[in-house]
Amino acid sequence: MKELGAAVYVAGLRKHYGDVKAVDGIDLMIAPGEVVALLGPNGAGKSTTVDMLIGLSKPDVGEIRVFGNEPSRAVAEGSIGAMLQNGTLLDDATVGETVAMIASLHRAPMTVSEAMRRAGVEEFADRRCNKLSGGQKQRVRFAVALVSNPDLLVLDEPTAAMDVGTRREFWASMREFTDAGRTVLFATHYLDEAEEFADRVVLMRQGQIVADDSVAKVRAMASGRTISAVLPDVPVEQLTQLPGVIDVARRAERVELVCADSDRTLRALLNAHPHVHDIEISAAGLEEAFLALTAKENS
Ligand SMILES: Nc1ncnc2c1ncn2[C@@H]1O[C@H](COP(=O)(O)OP(=O)(O)OP(=O)(O)O)[C@@H](O)[C@H]1O
Repeated sequence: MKELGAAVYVAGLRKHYGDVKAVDGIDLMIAPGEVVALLGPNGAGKSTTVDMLIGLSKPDVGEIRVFGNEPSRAVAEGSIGAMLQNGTLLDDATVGETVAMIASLHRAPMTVSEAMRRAGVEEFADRRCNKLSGGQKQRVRFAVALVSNPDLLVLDEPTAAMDVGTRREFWASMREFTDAGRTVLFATHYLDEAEEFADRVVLMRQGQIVADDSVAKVRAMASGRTISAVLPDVPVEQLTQLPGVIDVARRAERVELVCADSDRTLRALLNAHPHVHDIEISAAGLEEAFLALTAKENS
């Protein structure tokens, strides 16, 4: 079966908290070796999804497989490494002791020194975790996630507390990890970060996946416009060929064209189909979400 070969297979996943539809029916398949950004504004459902993927909470409904296994099994086998936003670190243990302790729980760990080197924590290996800055703690969490030598890394806003330099080092280290063919899923607010690092963007809003595509395509959708018009007799495939068009949907007599360049598309549309009428142009539906998403980082 297809899902057996997938790094991540999610079908019909749902998690509600009372009236809050934190995750509301998502399907997702990630192939081994893919680097996927889970993008969305505050409260979109990213953390809830990540928690279920790594077995920290159970879905109300739906199926999750990680390399063909239940999440808890994949975690126990060391095939998932996770880095959570506020993952607890033992205050009184040093960084080196913390990483070594986690390594001892796994069957085929990376060496402690290798994990510490990759995460850039060697220079404060002897410091206690409660004496670290927010960004340093994040790097220790990264070392902890790496040391099990996982095939899949799941990261929830990994760079949230990092300054620009640390962030750059972090992504360089991640690249070392993905160049070896490992799979990564990371949640972020930042389209820029997704663009630089991910192969693919899964955009969530209000518990649902509203886009799942290459970064370039999602960016175009976010900044583009939608042309809606009455055009009953032209096949969708033909409209997709018009210049500046990213996507086309038909609802009865009306077609909706998501455009990267609506001026160009409109000229071509009128030229090719002069009988088109009742034309409306609007900002693409994702724009609102992206206002939050693309909010510039402070740094
Ligand atoms: N344990 C919980 N009890 C009640 N509501 C919850 C719980 N966990 C999450 N929620 C709600 O579910 C929704 C989705 O939250 P989630 O943390 O998954 O979003 P997110 O996309 O990770 O947001 P952020 O970017 O702010 O971390 C939010 O409305 C949140 O308040």
